[in-house]
Amino acid sequence: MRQLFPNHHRTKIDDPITESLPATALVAHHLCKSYGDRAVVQDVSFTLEAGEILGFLGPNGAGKTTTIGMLYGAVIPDRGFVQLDRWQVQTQGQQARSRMGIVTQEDNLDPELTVFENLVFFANYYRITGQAARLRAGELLAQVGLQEYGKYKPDELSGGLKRRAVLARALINRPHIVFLDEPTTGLDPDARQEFWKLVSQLKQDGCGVLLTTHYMDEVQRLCDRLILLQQGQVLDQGTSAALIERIIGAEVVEVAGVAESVLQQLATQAGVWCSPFGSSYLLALPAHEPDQLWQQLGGIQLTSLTRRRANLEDVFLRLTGRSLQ
Ligand SMILES: Nc1ncnc2c1ncn2[C@@H]1O[C@H](COP(=O)(O)OP(=O)(O)OP(=O)(O)O)[C@@H](O)[C@H]1O
Repeated sequence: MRQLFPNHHRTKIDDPITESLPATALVAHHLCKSYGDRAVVQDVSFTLEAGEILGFLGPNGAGKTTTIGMLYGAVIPDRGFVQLDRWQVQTQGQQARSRMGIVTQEDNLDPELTVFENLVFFANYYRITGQAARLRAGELLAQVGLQEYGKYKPDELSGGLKRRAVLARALINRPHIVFLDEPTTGLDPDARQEFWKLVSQLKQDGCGVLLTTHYMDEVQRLCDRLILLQQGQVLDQGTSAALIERIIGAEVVEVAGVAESVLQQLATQAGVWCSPFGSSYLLALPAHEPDQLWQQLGGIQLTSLTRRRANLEDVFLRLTGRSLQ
């Protein structure tokens, strides 16, 4: 695949100083937002590095979209601020936004314009006009594999192609940071994989990506680091592997056909975690001494028992009591 940012380091026409992408591209400082008396984002701070894909995970209503809105200046924080490169989003919004690309949850292309016209029109916001805008639009359509589709109206495209068109539009200004808010929700597996390739390419090109998703496979495949949100607060953060190791351990056992009280008792004895899981129960084994638990399970009548590696869904369940999906 060709580079999405072939001239990334040399095309920042209005950038007075920076000649290459800084290592820390975005910093969120103590963001807070309430609606009425409801605090939906509470003291959220984090950094996003250049070339990093940061997963922003949380159950519905955790405050992910509100936080992203504050990152790009659409939502005004009650407290805190966001710095992008050397600009502060809340006071230097125009400069900061000129370095961002945004893919919202909705496919908000203009339905009256063709895909190509959508891109050209959007380029005008960044003062890319005339032939330069048409060239940029054509270049991006080729890079996201939509060169055949520029003449179509958005509603004539499949969901996956439309999402690629929205991504192409978000890249028109060669952003340093791209926000992807549930970009593949509702897409079929092939379309999601195609989209993932484009996101990986962004990373390779040195772009920082903030991704929200409810898909575990997307997280595992793409994210370098995760921030887990619940009720507007950061519950935990780290790499996927580190979170799994620290919060669950190496393995879990799914068991069915045994009274919960027995399992709870077992979990206490063995120092492990036990949680209802559909019609079964999950038991997290301590990383270093699973054999003791196996011996104890051997003495209990079960209808089924499956031993598997712990995953992020287990982390989520343990921290929030809810499934990521
Ligand atoms: N403009 C608003 N006015 C009032 N309440 C709002 C507003 N925007 C968001 N909320 C509330 O803030 C909370 C957080 O919403 P937000 O959309 O940020 O969550 P989310 O984590 O992105 O959820 P989802 O995964 O469903 O997209 C929700 O309870 C939502 O109803």
